Amino acid sequence: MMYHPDVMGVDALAEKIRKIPNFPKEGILFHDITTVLQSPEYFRLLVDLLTYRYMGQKIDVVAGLDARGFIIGAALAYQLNVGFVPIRKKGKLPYETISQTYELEYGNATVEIHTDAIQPAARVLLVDDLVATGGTMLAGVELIRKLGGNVVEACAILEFTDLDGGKKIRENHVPLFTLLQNDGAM
Ligand SMILES: O=P(O)(O)OC[C@H]1O[C@H](OP(=O)(O)OP(=O)(O)O)[C@H](O)[C@@H]1O
Ligand SMILES: Nc1ncnc2[nH]cnc12
Repeated sequence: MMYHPDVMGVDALAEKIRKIPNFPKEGILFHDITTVLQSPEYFRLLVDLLTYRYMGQKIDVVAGLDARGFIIGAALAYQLNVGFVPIRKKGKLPYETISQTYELEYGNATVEIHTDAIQPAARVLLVDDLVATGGTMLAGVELIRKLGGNVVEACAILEFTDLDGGKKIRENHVPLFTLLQNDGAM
């Protein structure tokens, strides 16, 4: 069963995301997608909206960013009938990896990918829940490109327009699709 995208739109999704002021630190308005995930209707809406966008685009593999990109990315990969590749925080992947360090809205992080996860010239869809500074998404793009993959598109539910992360990603010649755009400020 699939919802047609016109039936319930992205506005409903925007309202369903819970906003928590000052988490994990003062001044951050945390956008909590668990409220979407825990609702059967909204989780389906989210996955279906993305499925409709990518079902005709010859995606070879979906890569998801640790941790929330795993949830959306795995569901999307299943729908598109392709495999799923996790891009994980440092030290979690057991086989040979390559890594990329980047800056976050609140700190620093390194992400890794297995060296055999992406085939050369593979058409990769990169997925996360949101783009804040864009650092995480760009680190993912970098890893996929280092392995010879083509990022067909990077996608997320939400993009914070005040932080220019989306702009930064697009300036790096990465097509970026976000279902929602808002001023992430409190
Ligand atoms: O655009 P950016 O500034 O890079 O921020 C966006 C990233 O931050 C959050 O993850 P976080 O690093 O908090 O990790 P988590 O998913 O493990 O909570 C979010 O899920 C994105 O992955
Ligand atoms: N404001 C925010 N809410 C949720 N996840 C985030 N990752 C980076 N900034 C975030």
